[in-house]
Amino acid sequence: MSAPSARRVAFDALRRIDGDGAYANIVLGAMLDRSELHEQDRRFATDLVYGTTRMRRACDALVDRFITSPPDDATRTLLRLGAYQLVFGDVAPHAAVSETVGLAPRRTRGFVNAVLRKVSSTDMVWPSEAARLSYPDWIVDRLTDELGRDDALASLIRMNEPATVSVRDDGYVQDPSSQWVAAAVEVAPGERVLDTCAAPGGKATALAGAGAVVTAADVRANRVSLVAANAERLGLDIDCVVEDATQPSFAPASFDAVLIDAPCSGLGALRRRPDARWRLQPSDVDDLVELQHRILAASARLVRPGGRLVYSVCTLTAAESIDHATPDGFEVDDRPPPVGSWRPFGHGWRVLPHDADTDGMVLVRYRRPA
Ligand SMILES: C[S@@+](CC[C@H](N)C(=O)[O-])C[C@H]1O[C@@H](n2cnc3c(N)ncnc32)[C@H](O)[C@@H]1O
Repeated sequence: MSAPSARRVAFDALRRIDGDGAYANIVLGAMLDRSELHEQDRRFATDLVYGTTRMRRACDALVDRFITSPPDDATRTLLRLGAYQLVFGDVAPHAAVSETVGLAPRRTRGFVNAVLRKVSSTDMVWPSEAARLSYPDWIVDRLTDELGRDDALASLIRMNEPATVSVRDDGYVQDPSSQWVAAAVEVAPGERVLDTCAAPGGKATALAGAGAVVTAADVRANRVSLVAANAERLGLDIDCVVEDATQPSFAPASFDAVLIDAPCSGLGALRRRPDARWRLQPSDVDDLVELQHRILAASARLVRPGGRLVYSVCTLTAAESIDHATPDGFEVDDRPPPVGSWRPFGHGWRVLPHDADTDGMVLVRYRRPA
């Protein structure tokens, strides 16, 4: 039997993502590792899986014009894969159609072929902006309310493209906006710094690399081991602990600075997780706001008088950032952060995905008067 093609691997991964709710990065990574695909084909399969997943709603809209009753799940996935290649992928139409039809079982081949040929040859009139950009309505509505139409559209369009890879001087791959957050802690060598939500350790390693004595905590033990592995790889000495940031066991006022890189909806980093937009629900944001509030209040107690509390989220909304009350006994530090393309945002700072080709992020800095 011959080795599976890039399209076959992509189709199998998409079946797991569409049908079983598997996480795109996890399922594809495992399938690529098992495959014998060469680098170029691995990149092609990755583009097919991530692109088709991101553009799922748009692909369905393209296809649904030409079908009268819902196809079975496997055929639906195949039509999405074909439509993605035809309209969004950099694939010649004849290859997109014939190679995708080649993945169909004999009984549906004619149907898939007919639908994809029509998709290829018929101009599209999009039923809505959300369908064209391939997001759930609520995400488009929320970002439009928060950012205004122009910035919302630019952000949504940018988050339909793969993230650019950015590598720090020490070799750690980290988005620039995350590097700017770490820089905004403004650590001095020897300072005791707690990173309350540290895994996989991007910011903790940046802080340790800048000379701070870092404690990296995270509630999930398996993710704490990622921080430890990253620290070891970079030759950094970081104290890694499993700890729930809503109930920290550290002594009050025991850190010079505390960073809360809070669990959030990730609405500013959707380009990294192609399936996230289809998983997230509006109620998730409400749950996260509650969790963030508890983490903020509990972590603030760990900052010594004269110390700093830095809060960040890779989302764009006020509810998960500047709407949180300033913790008791703290004041806002409204100095511009030392580096980054931040825009003022209430008493904090925000970068939108299209401002500097980074993840979207919000940063708020507080200080505890001495
Ligand atoms: C945005 S990620 C952190 C990214 C990390 N700071 C970095 O730069 O690599 C948020 C983290 O918060 C953790 N988390 C969620 N709830 C938590 C809690 N109650 N206490 C501590 N960590 C929590 C998650 O496991 C996740 O690793």
